[in-house]
Amino acid sequence: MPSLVSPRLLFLVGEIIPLKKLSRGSSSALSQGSVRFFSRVDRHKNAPLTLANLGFNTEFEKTTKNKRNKLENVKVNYPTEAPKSREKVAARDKSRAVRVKKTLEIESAPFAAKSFSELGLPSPLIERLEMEGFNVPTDVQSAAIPTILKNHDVVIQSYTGSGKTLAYVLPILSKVGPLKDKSSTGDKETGKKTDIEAVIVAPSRELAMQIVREVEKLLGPENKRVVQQLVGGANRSRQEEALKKNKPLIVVGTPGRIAEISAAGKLQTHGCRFLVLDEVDELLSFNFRQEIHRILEHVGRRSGADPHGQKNLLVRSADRQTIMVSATVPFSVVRAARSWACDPLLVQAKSVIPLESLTPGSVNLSRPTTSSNSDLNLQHQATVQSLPPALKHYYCVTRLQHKVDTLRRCVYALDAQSVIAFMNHTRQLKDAVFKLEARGMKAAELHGDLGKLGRSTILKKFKSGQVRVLVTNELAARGLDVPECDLVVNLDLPTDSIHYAHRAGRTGRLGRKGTVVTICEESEVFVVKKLQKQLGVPIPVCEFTEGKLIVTDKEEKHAEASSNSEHSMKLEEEYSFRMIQQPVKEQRQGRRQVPSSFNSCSFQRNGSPNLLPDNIWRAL
Ligand SMILES: Nc1ncnc2c1ncn2[C@@H]1O[C@H](COP(=O)(O)OP(=O)(O)OP(=O)(O)O)[C@@H](O)[C@H]1O
Repeated sequence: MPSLVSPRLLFLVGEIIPLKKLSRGSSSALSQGSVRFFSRVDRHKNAPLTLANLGFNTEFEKTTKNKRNKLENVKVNYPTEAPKSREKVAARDKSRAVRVKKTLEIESAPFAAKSFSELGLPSPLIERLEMEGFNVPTDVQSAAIPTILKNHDVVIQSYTGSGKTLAYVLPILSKVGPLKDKSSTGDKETGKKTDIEAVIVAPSRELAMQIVREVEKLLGPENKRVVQQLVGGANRSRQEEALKKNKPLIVVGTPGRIAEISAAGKLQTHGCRFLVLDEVDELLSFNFRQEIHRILEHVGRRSGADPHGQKNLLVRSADRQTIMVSATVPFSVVRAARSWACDPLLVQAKSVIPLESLTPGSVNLSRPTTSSNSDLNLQHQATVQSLPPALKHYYCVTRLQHKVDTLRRCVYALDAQSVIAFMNHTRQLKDAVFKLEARGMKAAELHGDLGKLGRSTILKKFKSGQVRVLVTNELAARGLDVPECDLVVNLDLPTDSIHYAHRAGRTGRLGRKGTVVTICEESEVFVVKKLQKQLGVPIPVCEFTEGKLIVTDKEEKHAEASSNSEHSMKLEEEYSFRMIQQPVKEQRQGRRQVPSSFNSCSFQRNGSPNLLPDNIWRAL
């Protein structure tokens, strides 16, 4: 059936809803066109976010005579003409177009490339990839690499363990360093060859160090100095000396340390071509607000620009290529990307669409939610497609004092060899390790109270199999890649579905099998039910009997019992599932206001934000 909507209308949808009118769950700003847009989303509940699935594809194809994508079920189209908003910006400030962007020819973008050579990477890099055993790109890499190579600012969203790191590292290495495409004009653009050309920011030392290792692996031992880590907890003067001596082209670090060294004038990033914010939703949270603000304002800013001039701010954002990455993309990230990036695109495993066509309600809902609560919807949207499809989820009900014992039985029942158990408080975490060890299970603790060396030693032991159960907190929830990890256990409940998704994603990496078990008290079962609804995955109740995991049919019984329990009702009241906004009131004169996307969202207990108990991120 021919669609009623023309491709032009797609952008009308983006344009007739003025951005300022959009609020969470707002329907008043929606025009007729946008209503049609949503109804189309409903019809494709289980499909990925593509224009095809939004109902625009057929018409678009007919009118623009675009070729079909190679993949039958993947239809992605791309604007051939610039949206009006873009034209307006260009007219307002012509100097903004410092970085020339080519329109992506979507027909030529392989969404499931069979080899890295199809993606336009230079041959020295492909050779290195083959040497390291990377032969076939993942879906998200197939979509992201050509898009970044065409100079687009992007938000990369794909489920945990799907290879997002290489999705941005490879296009950077194609343009920066010894493996780059020799025809690259980068050096002329950036001026001095000794300038930092790429800054990669990650929210934890562990993740930053992991990224450094991934880049070093590709560069090879002879080129290790091209990349340098700048993480908190390590000697700052040594890092500054290394910067001076080695003149790295790529730095990877935590926001605090990068901002600190940059403020001291020891890190020259004005000519920087790439800024990557890995785990962007975490980086935009309240904890990192100031540091990230500084980084966004300084990286890729040409020297000589007036830091207080509005005009120069625009030039600044266009100078660098901004890449934002996460498995979970709440709408706050979409807003931040619109604010800090230049015409950003949302890159998912099988689709590339302009971010400006997204509204809070238009993010793909792969599974319907029955809740009418718009906050819940937003939380749901943020976690859609964040979990590897093969992961299995269960929950098990026990008393508080039996949790560790249940964990032990769970490990034996599943015969798990590499387990990450998450808790919320350091003291209880230490007790759990003590109990496990006392019962003969090799366990270790990983949390922010440990020094940098202690943390990396424990991680090494866990990765090498010397430690079977790693008991940790949110420190290890994001980005940590231990491919062997076959079981994740929530000994304490995560604060929200986003935290659940990242914890769960430590297992089942890159198509491997993985199980997630949440061990909770009866009064907490309603939380698991809500997580299940938000994540759109079944989480059946189970027991561990006679060394086996048994899925019981007591689900309803538990739900009933917990909802009747007085304590549980009180808890539910307290643990109100409301996303809270921590307003940021910062507007220094002459400086750009921190966008509202710097608000952090979390569930709330007693009306106060449920901040991470150990305040681990502050230790950066
Ligand atoms: N094309 C590939 N072929 C084989 N292995 C790959 C490929 N791409 C990535 N990997 C490996 O897959 C694992 C997961 O990759 P990565 O850590 O980048 O996932 P991610 O999507 O960033 O996960 P998270 O969201 O948890 O941070 C890593 O061990 C990485 O080396």
